[in-house]
Amino acid sequence: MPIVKVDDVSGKSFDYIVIGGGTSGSALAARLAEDPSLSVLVLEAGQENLNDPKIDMPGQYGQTFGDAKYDWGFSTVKQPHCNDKQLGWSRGKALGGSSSMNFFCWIKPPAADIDAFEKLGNPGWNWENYAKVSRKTETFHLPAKELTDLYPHTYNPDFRGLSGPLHVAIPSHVHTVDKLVQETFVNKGVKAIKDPYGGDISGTWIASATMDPKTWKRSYAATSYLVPNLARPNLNVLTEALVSRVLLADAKDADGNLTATGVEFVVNGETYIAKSNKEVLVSAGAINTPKILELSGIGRRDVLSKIGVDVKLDLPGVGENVQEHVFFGVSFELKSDHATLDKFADPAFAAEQVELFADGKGLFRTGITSFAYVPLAVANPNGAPAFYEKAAAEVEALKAKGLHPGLAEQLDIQLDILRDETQPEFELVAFPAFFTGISKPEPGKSYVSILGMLNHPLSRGTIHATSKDPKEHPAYLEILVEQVKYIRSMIQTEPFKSGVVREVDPGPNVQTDEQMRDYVKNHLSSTWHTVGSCSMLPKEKQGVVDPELKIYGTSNLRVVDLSIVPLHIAAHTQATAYVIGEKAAEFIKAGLKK
Ligand SMILES: Cc1cc2nc3c(=O)[nH]c(=O)nc-3n(C[C@H](O)[C@H](O)[C@H](O)COP(=O)(O)OP(=O)(O)OC[C@H]3O[C@@H](n4cnc5c(N)ncnc54)[C@H](O)[C@@H]3O)c2cc1C
Repeated sequence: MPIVKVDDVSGKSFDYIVIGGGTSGSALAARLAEDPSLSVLVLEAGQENLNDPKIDMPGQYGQTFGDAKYDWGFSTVKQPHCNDKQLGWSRGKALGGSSSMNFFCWIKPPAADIDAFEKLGNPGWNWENYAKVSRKTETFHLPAKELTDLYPHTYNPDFRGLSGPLHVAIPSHVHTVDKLVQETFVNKGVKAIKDPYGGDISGTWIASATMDPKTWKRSYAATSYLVPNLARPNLNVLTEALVSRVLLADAKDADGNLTATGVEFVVNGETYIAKSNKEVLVSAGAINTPKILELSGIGRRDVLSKIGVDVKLDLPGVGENVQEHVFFGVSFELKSDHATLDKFADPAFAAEQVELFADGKGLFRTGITSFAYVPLAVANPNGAPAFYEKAAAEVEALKAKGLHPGLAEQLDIQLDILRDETQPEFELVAFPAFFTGISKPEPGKSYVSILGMLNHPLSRGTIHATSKDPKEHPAYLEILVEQVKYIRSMIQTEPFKSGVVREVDPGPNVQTDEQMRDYVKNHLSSTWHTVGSCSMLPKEKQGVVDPELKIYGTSNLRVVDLSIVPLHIAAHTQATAYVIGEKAAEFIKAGLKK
């Protein structure tokens, strides 16, 4: 019985202790527990939250935001490049972690972004291996013919996994808005691609979502990896257990490495310990993982001394190299009556839809499906060369000032990707409702919000036990301004031109580049895709973990979550979090055979 009580765990020994039952952590724990000879303990700070309609039912994005039952409710420090705004930084606090509150979008990165991991000194971390492991995570359900007849829902089964734990489907209720937006993108010169899950995502396409088409409920790390393994006696899951630190042996081993002996955790204000026979695996997510390491005495000497923690391992990369995606929105009022999520504003309609959902019907089966990833050279062929030059000049100026070891190499790879006319720099998403939150939507009207996202930021931030500080970069503000212009120009292209009444936000008062810069700065949001805070890089390049995710200077302590991503990817991050959990399990199992 995997959901255990604190008395089943306190003072007991387990082969593997996984800190955090989130996206990567659940995948890792479930795979380890496939070997009945291994005992696995998952300690999750959040509640179980299983069978909760706020989590399970699609189409009601944001309902769990800011609610402590579901969300850590982090925020960044004031962002000087965003007019001192503090950005909300929601993160899932429950079994399944952020996969329990995310927007369901299933997106795999471009091959070049994963191959960059290998270039940075991580043998084996390339697209070919990523794709293989990613297919292992999913069961893609082929869409019904009615859907493929109506929309360009084509797919290539070779790119899809067909027998993994996670259910992935094309949402049944696809919007007429998707058609409007995608045809407009194509008329603006963006190619339509059939299936973006094979390493080329440049173009416009219909995304799959992490939904189980048998019920149209959310499929996520808890329901796909943990719940189906409830019967395994060797998998133990304790919820509402906040891990405060990893316990480390006083003496180093013969190779001079630190050994993790267990963890300390808090339940209802009481402190307990659990012991590990083999390894401790930190999967607390990119925001909390560096904090747990620092509270355990692993990290930058200056940070640890500031918070009064004895240094057990001086590892300057902990909490550094933080990268984040950001987005803004432009909203449009639609002409004809599209069935957008705005309809949920009417309580009677929403109640009716809840009943329909129970029968597997209605608008709650909606996903965010219309995407375009656009190379700069396609979005603005005339302006692209000048932008490359500006970005390259900024990188040179940064190098001249001095960068932390290894960062110059990362920035050079980013410039190569930027220069590559096949690689996307714009991400444009059609959210089927009013989503800009500046003006007020009018009752009874339908809207579409086109979100512009920045995916390859040059800027880096830090997350430490006392602060969270992602920063922005001027050249890339121009990419966002370019996106505002591109999205606004859609209104001059058919069928958007005939399908839209007016632009709502930013609206006619925002005209000059300076006003657009300000609009972006004032209304920028995090995309909740934080990576890099314990980067997988060579140690001398501020690496925290090696290519098998083991923390340098330790014998049995790994980081297994998005913290390890060394360079950000042009994709939403859940697919990659599952790959990281799966890969860690493969490394550990292979190690046991040696
Ligand atoms: C609002 C939102 C929308 C998103 N939308 C999408 C989307 O549509 N598509 C997509 O691909 N990605 C999306 N993402 C991103 C994606 O879901 C996350 O990047 C990914 O799930 C993170 O996986 P992880 O394993 O690194 O961390 P998480 O899944 O966050 O797991 C970390 C776990 O550790 C637990 N934990 C933390 N600290 C402790 C502690 N001290 N002790 C014990 N447990 C602890 C947490 O409670 C959590 O369960 C979204 C994220 C958010 C927050």
